[in-house]
Amino acid sequence: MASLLDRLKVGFHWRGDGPVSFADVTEWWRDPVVLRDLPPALAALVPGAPTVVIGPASRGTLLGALVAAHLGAGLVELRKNDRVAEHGPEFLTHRLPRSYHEGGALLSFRRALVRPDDRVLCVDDWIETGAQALAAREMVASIGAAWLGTACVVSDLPAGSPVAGTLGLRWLLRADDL
Ligand SMILES: O=P(O)(O)OC[C@H]1O[C@H](OP(=O)(O)OP(=O)(O)O)[C@H](O)[C@@H]1O
Repeated sequence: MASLLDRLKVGFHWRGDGPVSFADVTEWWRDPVVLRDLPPALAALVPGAPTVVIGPASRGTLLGALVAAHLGAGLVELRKNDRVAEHGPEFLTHRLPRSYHEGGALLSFRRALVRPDDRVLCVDDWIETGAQALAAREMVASIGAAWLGTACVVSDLPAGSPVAGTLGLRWLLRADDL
C-alpha cells in the first residue's frame, strides 16, 4: 500500500498559474502499477459485497470499471450531460445547478440498470463537495437499492464535513497530502 500511495503522489500534479489550482491525475493511468493496484485498494475500503459499481463520468467511470472488474460486479455509468436522458422516460436524472463546477450538469443513468435488490458502491477519483456522489446516492435510493458507500482516491472534503458520513466515504489520500 505504501508503494501505491507513493506512486499516486508522484503521479499527481497541481496545475494552474493563478490563485486557482486544478488537480491533474492523468499520469496515474499511465503507470501500470497504479492501474493494477488501485482497483483492489479502492474495493477494500468499503465493506460489503457490491453487485454494482456506479462511477460518475468521466474518471469515476474509468476507475469504477476497473473496480467492478476486480470485484466481479457490474458497472453503471453515471453520465454527465447525456442528451438522450432529457428525452427518455427510462432515464433517471438529477440536475446540478449552474453554480456547481462553473456550469452545472445533468447526471443520469437508465433506471433499469440498478435494481431494488442491488448493493451499490460508488467509486470516484476525487471528492470535492460530494455533490455528484450525493446525487448518485439519492438516485440509487429512489430505486430502493442498498448504498454500501463511496470509495475515492482523494478526499478534498473539509475535515469534519457531514457529507463524508452521508456518503459512507472512504479514501486513500486527502488533498492536503498532495
Ligand atoms: O465532489 P464533487 O464536488 O461532486 O466533485 C467531484 C467530481 O468532480 C470531478 O469530476 P468532473 O465533473 O470534473 O469530471 P471528470 O471526471 O471528467 O474530471 C471528479 O472526478 C468527481 O467526479
